[in-house]
Amino acid sequence: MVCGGYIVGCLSTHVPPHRVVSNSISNMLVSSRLHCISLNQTYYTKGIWIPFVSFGSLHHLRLEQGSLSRTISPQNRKEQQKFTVSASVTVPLVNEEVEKVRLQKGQTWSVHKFGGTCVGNSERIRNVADIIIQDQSERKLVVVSAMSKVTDMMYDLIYKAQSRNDNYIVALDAVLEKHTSTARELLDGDDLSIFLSRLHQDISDLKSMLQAIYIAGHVTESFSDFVVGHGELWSAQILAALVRKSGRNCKWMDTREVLVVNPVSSNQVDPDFLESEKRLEDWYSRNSAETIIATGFIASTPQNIPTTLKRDGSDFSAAIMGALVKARQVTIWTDVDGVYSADPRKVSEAVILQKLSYQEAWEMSYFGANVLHPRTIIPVMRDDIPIVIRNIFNLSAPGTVICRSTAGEDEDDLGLETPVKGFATIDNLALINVEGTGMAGVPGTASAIFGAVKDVGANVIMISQASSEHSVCFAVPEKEVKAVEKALKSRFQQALHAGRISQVAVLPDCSILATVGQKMASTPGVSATLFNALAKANINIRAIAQGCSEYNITVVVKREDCVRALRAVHSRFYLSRTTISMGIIGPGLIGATLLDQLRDQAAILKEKFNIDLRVMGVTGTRKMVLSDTGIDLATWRDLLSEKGENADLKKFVQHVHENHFIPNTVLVDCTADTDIATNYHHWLLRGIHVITPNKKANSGPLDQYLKLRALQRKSYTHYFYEATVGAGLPIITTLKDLLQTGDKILLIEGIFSGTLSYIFNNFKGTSSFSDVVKEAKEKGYTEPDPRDDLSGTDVARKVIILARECGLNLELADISVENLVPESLRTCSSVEEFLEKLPQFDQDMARKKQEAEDAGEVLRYVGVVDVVNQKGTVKLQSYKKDNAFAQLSGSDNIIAFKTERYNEDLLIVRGPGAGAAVTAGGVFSDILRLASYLGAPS
Ligand SMILES: NC(=O)C1=CN([C@@H]2O[C@H](COP(=O)(O)OP(=O)(O)OC[C@H]3O[C@@H](n4cnc5c(N)ncnc54)[C@H](O)[C@@H]3O)[C@@H](O)[C@H]2O)C=CC1
Ligand SMILES: N[C@@H](CC=O)C(=O)O
Ligand code: NA
Repeated sequence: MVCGGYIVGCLSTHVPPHRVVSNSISNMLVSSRLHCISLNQTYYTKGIWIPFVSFGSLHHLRLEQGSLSRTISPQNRKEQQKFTVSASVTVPLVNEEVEKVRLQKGQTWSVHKFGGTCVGNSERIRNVADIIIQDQSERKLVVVSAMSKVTDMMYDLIYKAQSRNDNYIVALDAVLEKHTSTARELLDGDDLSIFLSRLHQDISDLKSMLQAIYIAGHVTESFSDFVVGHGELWSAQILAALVRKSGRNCKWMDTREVLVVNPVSSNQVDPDFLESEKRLEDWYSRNSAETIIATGFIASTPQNIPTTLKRDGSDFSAAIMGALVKARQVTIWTDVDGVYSADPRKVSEAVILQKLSYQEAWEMSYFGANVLHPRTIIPVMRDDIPIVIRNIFNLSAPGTVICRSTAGEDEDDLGLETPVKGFATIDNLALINVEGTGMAGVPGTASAIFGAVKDVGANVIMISQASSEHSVCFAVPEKEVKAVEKALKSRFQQALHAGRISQVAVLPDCSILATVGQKMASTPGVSATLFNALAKANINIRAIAQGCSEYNITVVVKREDCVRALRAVHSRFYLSRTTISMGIIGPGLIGATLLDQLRDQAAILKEKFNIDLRVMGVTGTRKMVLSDTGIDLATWRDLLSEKGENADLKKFVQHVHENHFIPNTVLVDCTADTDIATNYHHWLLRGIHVITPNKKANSGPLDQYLKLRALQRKSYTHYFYEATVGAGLPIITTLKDLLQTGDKILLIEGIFSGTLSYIFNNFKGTSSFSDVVKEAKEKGYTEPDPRDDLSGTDVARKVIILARECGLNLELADISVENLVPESLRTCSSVEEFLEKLPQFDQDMARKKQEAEDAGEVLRYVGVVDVVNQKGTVKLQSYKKDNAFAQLSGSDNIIAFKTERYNEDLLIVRGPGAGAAVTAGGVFSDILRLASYLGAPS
């Protein structure tokens, strides 16, 4: 059984790198009333991955089972339950889908690549060895980088020697010490002595080489490559010896003996696959082993000169090795959970993508996303070998699989795979626009433009030309724009002079926003959605490009708009259409109860109805609390009281509506404040929906009311106020349904006041009138000032609200009201003073009650909307004891609709019409009504 609750304790459970771990976790304290588990503002139910921190790193647990036992929390004395969850963490080292393909192809090798941070110290190296040992593949080829910082230390040695800084010797000692101590912590016996003897030999050779560099004051590239490559040689040897310690047949490989590459530029090499494959076969025939630990980053030229694979070298090594051994999978181990849908530093909602096609990964990485370098993808893509990006510090995260796209082929896909996968941005660009009437139909114009750009060595990042051919626009890095502008102006000097080209214009401070997704191809409407999201965020697009592969739509925006643009489009594609940003104003009785109801129900709404309600702000009169992603509703009270900032309604509204890109905003006014109500018109005008139990707007001045309702009808922005009459009872909706379906309302008569209903239902026996008033206040039925109830004003407001709904243009002053507040108490300055003095008038009310009782009747405070005669009345009236109005209990309201259709037998709605839970429930129903108007599933 999984029963609800939110985790209030922190877990401390170690999850070792097993394929499947079953773990029982206890000591999660959960509140008894909830139905789901909440942590870090997110709610979780059975079957969902929950993140938790253990030993300083993030893990995920899948909730499978739980059992409950009760306890009392010492801090707040609230009853809580101890939640025992049996969770299973599945950490398949080989992705299941990938495994299927592998078996079909009979592939036996798995390739892993561990970067410098993965082997940063002896503990981490041990961890890596564990992962290798856990992999059940028949054969494993592990590519390893130098220990973290070692490559930099090696470059520093060269730099010092070359600049004749004697400290290179001390620096070399530090390198020796780092590897000696690591080896001592991990190895022993022969393994240790063999490694240390080789290490000392290497260090002594390096010393001689550095000395030669010192003397020459110069270093060649191959010398430098040879020196820096030692970090990989040492880490591979240490790791291989450690894996051997577990009894595995493991050899280390100096990839310079196998991998042959041809340098093509200062930062690029091309692998020679044929030659490398031959050398690998040869190496393997001499060194057959179940596990091979190979050095990343280093290789040889065809002339056997040591070289490196340059930037991102070890990833590239792993991909080439994967292709050479036709691996079933290449796993790149890193320190993030996978590839995000957008830079998580810019978009807090960014999610880890489970799967990317090679093309998508490629596009994302070109556009600055922290994915693999496109170069890394090419070797494996040719042989359809999947790359999996996994987090070594979070073995329970499944990571991102980069593989061939199955979009459209996968029968299970049902077209649900999203067309847009991710977004990436590039900053610091400038646009250049070459424009003129003399360009159209002139062959060679583009060639002349880009020839000039090439001559100054600038890189063109994006190009756009409309088919009228009057302008060509392209983006270059900001730092290159001056040179490009100069070259173009000089190249087109004559055309500019003659007016054939009107301008070479530079637009500085631009950024590119790229939207990537293989399934965008042939899916109509993606660009419309994208541009719509940008338009709604009020972002101007300076240039657009989409190639006919349709994998990527690139827009150029002002740099200052870029993050906003990114968030806007990300929200549009990644958030549910019915994600609603909410601002709650007035966390009093109703507001607070609503927040608690939202807390308890949010997960279910999200999971079952795809309704994602985010409370982005709560404000009272003095303090407010704001959040960018949604306030943790388990702690909103503490946040407000301890971390709340000074309340500022303007800032509050701005934040809830504009500081992020959730598609819809609603402000929920839970105050009784007239000033707040005067804002509704302005909010609706700004596209903000409004929901309220506050009666002030609908019962206030008629002209303002009519203006508000006219706007509501025109704007498609919603305004709901069910709880203003009869609290959660369906009064407004019933009336609207009657009217909209063409019924004619004749009369509405009812007990509209929960307070006065409660008072007269309980004003019997020995109870005094003033005591019952106090009880009603304590039970939360009254208005903030109970005189609003006793005076009949609250009922009069409800009568007005219904009358106006029926089309009567009445003002509050038009309603005749019998006021139950003794004359002399109407001017009391405080609620406390009023309640203190009220007992002085108990006798008067007791007499009225007695008179009714003597006539076999009871007193009831009723409101009447006489539609036929266009009148409203509020009065104390006595009813025979068998009348339905006489038979209420508690805070019941009863409202009888007399209409053309319900003429003989009236339509009656009855039930509790005041109180925290039912009123907040009524407001909550309005919120869900809004969600369904916005498209939530029913
Ligand atoms: N209590 C009930 O049974 C029902 C209440 N209502 C309506 O619900 C609304 C709230 O009622 P309660 O929660 O009972 O009252 P309450 O007095 O407990 O709560 C009102 C909250 O609004 C805050 N507030 C007032 N002016 C504000 C402003 N300008 N900015 C921010 N916060 C402000 C107050 O500080 C207080 O926390 C009222 O309009 C009432 O008529 C409607 C139906 C039933
Ligand atoms: N004070 C009101 C609350 C609902 O509007 C009542 O008593 O009915
Ligand atoms: Na209602």
